[in-house]
Order: sequence, then structure tokens, then C-alpha cells
Amino acid sequence: MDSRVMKVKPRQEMRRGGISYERADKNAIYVRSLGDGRMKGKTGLGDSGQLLEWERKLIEKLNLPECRMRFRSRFLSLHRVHRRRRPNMRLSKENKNSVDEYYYWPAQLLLTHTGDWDFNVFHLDTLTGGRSLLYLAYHIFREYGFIQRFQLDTIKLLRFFSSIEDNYHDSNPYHNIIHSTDVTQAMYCYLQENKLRDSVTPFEAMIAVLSAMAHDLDHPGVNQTFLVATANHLATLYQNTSVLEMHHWRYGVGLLQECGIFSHFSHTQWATAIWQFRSLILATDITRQQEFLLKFRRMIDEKGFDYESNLNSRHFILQIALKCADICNPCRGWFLSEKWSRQVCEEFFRQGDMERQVGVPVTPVCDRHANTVAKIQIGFMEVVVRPLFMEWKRFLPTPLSTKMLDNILTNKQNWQKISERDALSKTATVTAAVSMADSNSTLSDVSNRLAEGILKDGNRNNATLGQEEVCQTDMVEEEEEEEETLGEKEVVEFLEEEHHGEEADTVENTVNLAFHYQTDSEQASEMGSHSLPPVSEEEQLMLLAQNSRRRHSMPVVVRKDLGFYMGLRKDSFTRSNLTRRQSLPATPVMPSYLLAGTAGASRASHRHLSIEGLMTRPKISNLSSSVDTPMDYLSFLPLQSQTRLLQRGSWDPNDNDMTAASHPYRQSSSCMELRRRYHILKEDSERLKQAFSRMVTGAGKCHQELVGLASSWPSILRAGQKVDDAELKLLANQVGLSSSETETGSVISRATSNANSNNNVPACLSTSQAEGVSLLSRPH
Ligand SMILES: Nc1ncnc2c1ncn2[C@@H]1O[C@@H]2COP(=O)(O)O[C@H]2[C@H]1O
Ligand SMILES: [Zn+2]
Repeated sequence: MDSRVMKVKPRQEMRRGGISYERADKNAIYVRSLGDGRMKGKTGLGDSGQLLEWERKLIEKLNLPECRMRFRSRFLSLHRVHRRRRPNMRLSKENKNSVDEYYYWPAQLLLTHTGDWDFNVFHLDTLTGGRSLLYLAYHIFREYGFIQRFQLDTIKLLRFFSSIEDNYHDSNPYHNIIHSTDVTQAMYCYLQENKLRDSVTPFEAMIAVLSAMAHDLDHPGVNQTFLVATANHLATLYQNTSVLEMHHWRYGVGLLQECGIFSHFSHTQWATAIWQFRSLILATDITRQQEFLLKFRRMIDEKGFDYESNLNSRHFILQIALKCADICNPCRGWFLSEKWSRQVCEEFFRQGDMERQVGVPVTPVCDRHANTVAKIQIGFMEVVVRPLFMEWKRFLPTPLSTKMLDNILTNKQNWQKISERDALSKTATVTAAVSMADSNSTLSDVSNRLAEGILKDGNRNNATLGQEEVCQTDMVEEEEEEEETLGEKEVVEFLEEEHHGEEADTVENTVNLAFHYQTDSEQASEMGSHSLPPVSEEEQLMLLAQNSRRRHSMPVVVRKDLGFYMGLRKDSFTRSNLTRRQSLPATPVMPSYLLAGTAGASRASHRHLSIEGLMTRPKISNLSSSVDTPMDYLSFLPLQSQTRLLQRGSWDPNDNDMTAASHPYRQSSSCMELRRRYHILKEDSERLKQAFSRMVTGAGKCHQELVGLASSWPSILRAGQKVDDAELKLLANQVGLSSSETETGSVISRATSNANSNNNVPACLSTSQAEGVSLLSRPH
């Protein structure tokens, strides 16, 4: 058995709901192996906390490489019903091609501006038919040369990007794929700043980009407070602590494993990558804002902290960079910023509506009847965003930092104007109602109408206040509520901050920033693959044990005004210090059929799966759809053209709009270059084969395309209906397979073992995982 499983300290709690999570490593297995079903109560754990024999065997089996590929299901944040595929995925072939071809060049042109702060991510989304992240990420990876440097398999990489895209929820107004692209683009801009460019290693830069991409994976569109209040299985699994962020990073690691982009990494490289990935994503927990801000401030004050040669300091800077990227939308130009603001508030308000619907207290910032977008934005900028970006500018006094701060100021002024306008129009409505009533209605009508208006707009009167007044009002409201509960014993701790002088408002919470992995390289090499290493949070646990306080849905102490803009509820403050929310309903609340009725109950019970069930009925992965989709729509251009030619496609560059002299993108040099390549390749199949051969054996600039090209052969060949045996033989020979293995497509598919020993195969041509068939593999 994997002895790492036994090394990890048992957790204190035994069970939460239907999931046992006595050990973090076991969680990892559950997260990896569970689908959107919950475990049955019978998980196979003995009372002693030891694994039972049958479970031990199953876990061993799960760790076998051949089994691992079968377990692609994931533990989703919310019921799958809330996920929706992007409509563009269902475009007809013709549409898809036209989107590819017509918008490809504008998209490429836009991508050449990836380093600009005014980069319009919404345009990229439109031009790429909803695939902004894939395009942007691929562009960045090429730009940095990560593919060659880290010997990445392009097909695996594209599959990884694609599956990241698939696992953001389009139904979220804010936490969707465009947000991920936006954060990734911002991260890229920060990485381009001189100080970072000169100090951050390529490996760190790559992990930083991947973390930005994955930082909100499978975000359910509600915040942690909601998940805790509704006893969501994730809140239970992660013990109400950084629930979403824990889910995001583990989900991301699951995808990394499934797609195998780092499968050739040494164990140390893999462990380092995962450590950084985890730590960066966990840092995006907005409730830890104050903790990071204070530390950042201290480090800058110390002057000359050594981020250039000190890995930890550099890592901390990357954490801050990702945090900045995550909340940078108010620092964008007004056009973009306003859009983000409205979308994030819409998501908050939807959460508030759901809270009302399921009968839990409405989170203040999510109450659409008590807030306006303008009010939330003004507060968020002032209380959360500006302090962080001021420090960022102290650390990096560059034109970009100045621009971001200037934008905050302008945007805030705009929101203030909107706020005033809203207030004026509301007053006008009330006046109109009164005058209309004066002329037409009875006295009772007037009072009814006024009451309606006031009730409807309720606390929006705050919108007429200036920013300081708004904050003061919030503070006063909070204090009033605290007064009501002051007598309760449990509130005392929370209010201790009152006695801590200046620090009182900004007490650091007790969470240790240091995480580490227990890794055992010998074991890993024995297993011959990377499994998700068990997480060791011993330090954190010990620390928490010492203080006899746990960090629940939020840090022990949070600045009160920060709490509001982070979407925390006041009731959570008091309770979380002392108790877990064990008494709340254990059923996920979202799907209405789960809320009531026997039909719902019976459907829900079908979702419960035992480990044996998962072993015998592996679920189809979310990934499969994107893997099975023909690769051409990825706009991996050389591959696309090759595929079409192999399939005897009718693509003719002379018919294409792109070739018209008047076409605005015609003059683009990369366009010309690619068109030249098209012509060469299109002339005849013999030329194609020669070009193919040259590219495979040649060195340099073509390589990154070739990785994908060669490794996708099995699917190309299978899909190429008209490629005859002789051609197949020839093509296969040209990439180094012996002819005896190339009689038919199916024989080619089985040609793995001999291909392994072929030293002519360039190192960058690696294993294809297309439908589990290996054609070429990396020489060891
Ligand atoms: N413009 C904004 N207004 C209010 N809250 C925001 C805004 N932008 C980001 N946030 C919050 O800040 C959080 C940062 O982490 P998340 O992306 O998980 O979720 C984000 C939102 O909850
Ligand atoms: Zn985010």
C-alpha cells in the first residue's frame, strides 16, 4: 500500500455528512475519483481510522497508472445542472469553420497586444467564439517558449487548456471563463514588468500563468459564506476554510494529472509545480486580503527584501501579483471596468436571491434591495482594491502601476456620478408619484404608492451619500447590530479587536502561510507516475490546535468594513469563532427538485456512489467531449491545414476573403508567412509528405507545431477517410516508424513499443493520448 497514506496525521474530526475526511490524502483520492455524486455513508473506514482491507486494495488499484486514466470524474462544486456548455460548442461544422477562418486573423492580431493593459478580453471572447482562454494561454506559452523549454506535448497542453475552459461555468455572470482570461492576461502584464521579468524563473512564470488560468475553476457562482450556510459538501470537505480556493487548486491538479502535461517531469519538478500552484491559488482567498496586505507592506518597509535570489520572497511577490490580477477589474479602463462591476454585482445579487429563496440570511453585499452597483463599487475600490494597488505601486513604481491607480480614481468618480444620478432619478420618481396622486388619487392611494416606492428602493437612499458617509453608515449599522449581541459570550472574542489599538482593525489571522508536501521520490519513481501527493497541513493544524481556534469561513478577525465588501455575513463572524455549522441541512440546496418531494429524493439517491460503484462504472469525464472533438477548431493552424489536406478538404486559400488585397489583415507578416506555408502544403500530397518529413526531422522553429502535429496522427489518420494504405505507410515511415508496423491504421495504432526505441524521433515528439492510443513516445 502507498505508505504515504499512512504517514499523514489523522484529522481530529471523524465525519461530516456523508464524507469521511480523516486524512487529507484520502480527500485527494475522493476529489479525484468522485463524480458529482456524494459518497455513501459507508465509506469503508473502520472506527480506528485505518483503511479496511477492501478499500486499501481499491486505493492501490486507483494508483495504478492504467486505472488512473479511467477515473476522470470530478467532485463538482455544485450540482451539474448548473453547468452549461458554451453554445458555440454546438455550432454546426460550417459555422465553426467560418468562425475559425474568418475571425482567426483578427484574434491573432488582438493577441499581439496581450501585454497592453487596455487589452479587451471581451473582444477576444467574441473573436474566438468563446475560447478566449485557450487562445490567450497558447499565445503566452508560445511567446515565452514554455513548450520547447519544458518539452511539453502541444496536444496534451491544448487539451488541458480546453478542459480548463470546460470547467468554468458560463452561467456565472462573473466567475466564468472570461474572468479567468482576464486574470491570466493581467498576470502576464505583471510578469512583463522589468523587476519581475528579470527575477522570476521561466518555471515560476509558467506556474503563475497556469495558476491564473485555474484560480477559479469550477466556481459555483456563490461565495464561501453561501456554501457554509447551506452545508455544501465542499464546505464540509474543506472544513469551512478557504473552501472555494481549496476546490479550485485541487480541481486544477486533477486536470493537470488527467491531461498529463507534466507527466514527463521528475518527481521534484512535479512536487514543486504543485506546491507553487496550490499556494498561488490559495492566496486568492479574498478573506485573506488583510493578511497578505500587511505582510506585503512590512516587506516593502524592510526595503531591499531579496526577492531576486530568495525563492520564498519571489513566490510571495507572485502571490501578490495573482491577488492583484484577481481584483484588477476596477483598475481597467472605464469601458471594461464598468462591465466587470455590473457582472460581479449581478452574481452577488443572484446569490442574495438564492439565499432568500432557500431561507438563509441574505449576505449584505448580495442584497439587491439594499445596495446599488455604484455603492458596492465605490466601497470595494476604496477599501479593498486601492490599498493593495498603492502597495503594488510602492513595490513597482512603473507606468503600469500609475495607470492602474489613475483608473481606480477615474472609475470611482464615474461611479459616484452614477450614484448621484440614481439618487436624483429616484427622488424624481417619488415626486412624480406624489404630484400624480395629488391630482388623481385618494389620500390612501398616495400613501400606498409612496410606501411601495420606498419599500422597493429601500436602503438605496445610501446611494446619495458620499463614499465616507457610506462607509460610516455601514459601520454604524454594524455597531448597532453588535450592540444587540454584545451580551453573548461568543461575541467577546470578536470584539477583542476593539482593545488592540491601531492593529485592532487589521489583526492578522492565525493561518500559517507555509504549506509543504510530503513527498517520497522513491515511491513515486517506483510507481512510475505522479499521483496527487498528500497534503500536509500539520503546521496549520498544530497552530490552530495551539490557539484552540480554527479558521472557518473567514479569518478570526476581519476589518469590519472589509467584511462587507468580501461578502461576509455578520452572523458568520460570531458563530465561526466557536462552532461549526453542523446543524445546517446536509443537502445541497441548489437544484429545486432536491429541495422537496419524493421524486427529487429518489433522483438524488441515484447520485450516491460507492467506491466499488466508481470502480465498476467509471463515469465519462467532462474532458471526453473536448478530447473527442476534432482538433481543427482549436485553430492550431499548421495542424488544421494538415488535417484538412489529409482529409482532402476543399479549403482553398484563393477563395478565402483573407487573400483579398483589401483585407485589413492581409499585410500582417505572420499571415503572409502562414499563407506561404499553406500554398506549399496544398500543392500536392507528395510535397505535403516531404514537408512533413522535413519538419519532423528538422530543427528549430517548426518544432512546437510539430509536437502537436505528429502526436495527433492517430486521430488524423483515423479521421482521414481517403488516405490509402500506401500513403499511410509512407507517412508513418517519415516519422520514423518501420514499415512492417504500418500496414493499416489499426496496426499503426499498436506500433508503440518499437516506436519507443526509435532514436530518430525528436525528443519533443511525445506520446499521444488521443483516445488512449500511443503512436510515438519520448525516448527515455
Ligand atoms: N468589481 C468588484 N466589485 C466587488 N467585488 C469584487 C469586484 N471584483 C472582484 N470582487 C470580489 O473579489 C473577489 C476576488 O476573488 P474572486 O474572483 O474569487 O471573487 C471576487 C469577488 O468576490
Ligand atoms: Zn477570481
